[in-house]
Amino acid sequence: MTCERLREDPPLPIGSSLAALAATVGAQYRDVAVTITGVSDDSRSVEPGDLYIALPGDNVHGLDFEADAVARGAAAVLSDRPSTLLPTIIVEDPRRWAGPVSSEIYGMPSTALEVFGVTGTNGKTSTTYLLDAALTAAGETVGTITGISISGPAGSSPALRTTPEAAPLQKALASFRDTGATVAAMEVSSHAVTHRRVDGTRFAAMGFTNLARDHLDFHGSMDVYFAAKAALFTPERTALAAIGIDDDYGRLLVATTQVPSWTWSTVDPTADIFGDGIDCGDSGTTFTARTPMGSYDVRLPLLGPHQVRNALAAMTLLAATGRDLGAAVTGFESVAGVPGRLERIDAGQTFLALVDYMHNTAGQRQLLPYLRTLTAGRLIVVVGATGDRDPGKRFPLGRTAAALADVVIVSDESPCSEDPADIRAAVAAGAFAARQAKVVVEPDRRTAFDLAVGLAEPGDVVVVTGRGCDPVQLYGSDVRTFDDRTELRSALRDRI
Ligand SMILES: CC(=O)N[C@H]1[C@@H](OP(=O)(O)OP(=O)(O)OC[C@H]2O[C@@H](n3ccc(=O)[nH]c3=O)[C@H](O)[C@@H]2O)O[C@H](CO)[C@@H](O)[C@@H]1O[C@H](C)C(=O)N[C@@H](C)C(=O)N[C@H](CCC(=O)O)C(=O)O
Ligand SMILES: Nc1ncnc2c1ncn2[C@@H]1O[C@H](COP(=O)(O)OP(=O)(O)OP(=O)(O)O)[C@@H](O)[C@H]1O
Repeated sequence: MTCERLREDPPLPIGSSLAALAATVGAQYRDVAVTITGVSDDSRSVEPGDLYIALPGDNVHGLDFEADAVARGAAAVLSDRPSTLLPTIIVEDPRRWAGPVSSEIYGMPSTALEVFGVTGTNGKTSTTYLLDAALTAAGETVGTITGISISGPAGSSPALRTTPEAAPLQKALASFRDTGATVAAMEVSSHAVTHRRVDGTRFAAMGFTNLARDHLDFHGSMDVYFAAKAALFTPERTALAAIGIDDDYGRLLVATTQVPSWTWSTVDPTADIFGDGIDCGDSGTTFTARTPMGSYDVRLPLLGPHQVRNALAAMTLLAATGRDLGAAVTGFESVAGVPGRLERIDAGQTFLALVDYMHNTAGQRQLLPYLRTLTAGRLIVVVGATGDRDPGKRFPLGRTAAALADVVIVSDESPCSEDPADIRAAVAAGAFAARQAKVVVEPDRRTAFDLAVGLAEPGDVVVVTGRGCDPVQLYGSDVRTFDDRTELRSALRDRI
């Protein structure tokens, strides 16, 4: 394991003005007499008065859609080549400028808010939910940005991505600020770092949950993946850090970051915040958080040992920024659940049925042994893999599921542009290779649920994994409505 530096220019300072932009990067204005009132980096979301940031993509170029942007009222363009229709600021790398320019146009919202970032392979959404609950319990007005939704005082909208692109991110932060929020909690994916989506955002504190194999289709290697995460833990990005040291990458991060850091752990009592006496039941979890401010008995209405780690990550972020952990503990008790994360589906059945967004072996290794403790009977798992993502994950996903469960049903998730049979074959090969569980392959996801539910006996545990609360399956360009929670409930009702 090495600590690579991200081989890219550092983020530009917040407050780099549009006027300074030209001088700094030698940009050319084709015209100047325009008033900009907002920013968009997608023609389909342009509003009147916006600067349209036309990005060169892997598939198309934003300028391919300039007519659409003009029709929606774009006032000017920032791109790497001239627009034929609008005044253009030309820069070599528009992504490098998208964050700082968007931040400036919206009045540098991350300097008006206290922004908490949460990064890591697993646990970002859950930790952000826990932060929200804790801050709200302390009387603070919070905006949150997760892979599920963007939610602030003015309302909530479904998220398109874990971390929005730079322009919609700055717009969301500005909306939080303008509607009375004083603090924001957001997930920061490694894709967001590499695509410079969080350039232009100043964080009050950045939390690290863990790092495990994932997203190698995008990053290529674990070293590059870690470097993307580590690039968030620099003084230019964040004032403080809260780092989980239960894994090697967390320990490496603490050893190498220049940012003042607090640590948390469930195994190392020398961490600043230590989770002790963990008890995971089938309706909630308790533990004691030992902190420099005293010990706190925590009751989480969430299932699984991983949620202790996520709660510790949230508490450490709060402690680092000087907050009262008593209020945090009260807030945690009010968390009704995190959608699609070990979410119980109850339809009067005699066994436990759950939906969980586990989509890597690190998640399986945390959660499946815990689910095993909840049953004297059988653990039945529906597993698959998503298309257009690291194919190297598929065999291990099948093998780990079959090593830890009694019955494994391999089914489709979202094949995207790939042949679903290829994905199923790789997952099933892993499951058969484990030579442990009974393995069934059923392409149709709803039929797979019917099978799982039909096999379950009183006291068993059924968990359908991989999609969480995603509302659709993608088969090529065919978008099929399919929410695991709705379909599992329906399968349970049909059986009863
Ligand atoms: C690898 C990656 O992140 N790619 C993102 C990137 O794609 P790209 O550069 O190839 O863009 P493109 O599709 O060629 O389009 C070029 C430009 O034309 C614009 N456009 C395109 C069509 C149109 O009608 N109008 C228009 O303006 C696009 O907005 C874009 O700015 O820019 C696109 C537009 O901003 C994103 O949609 C796309 O994310 C794709 C959908 C994606 O799946 N990203 C995933 C991998 C991702 O980011 N995941 C992480 C979560 C990871 C985790 O689970 O932890 C995330 O933060 O969500
Ligand atoms: N601390 C953790 N350690 C290991 N696995 C976890 C942890 N927290 C969550 N998980 C697993 O990861 C899944 C996703 O959880 P969550 O949405 O909180 O993480 P995330 O980082 O936001 O994921 P993603 O970026 O893929 O949306 C959960 O359903 C669970 O299976």
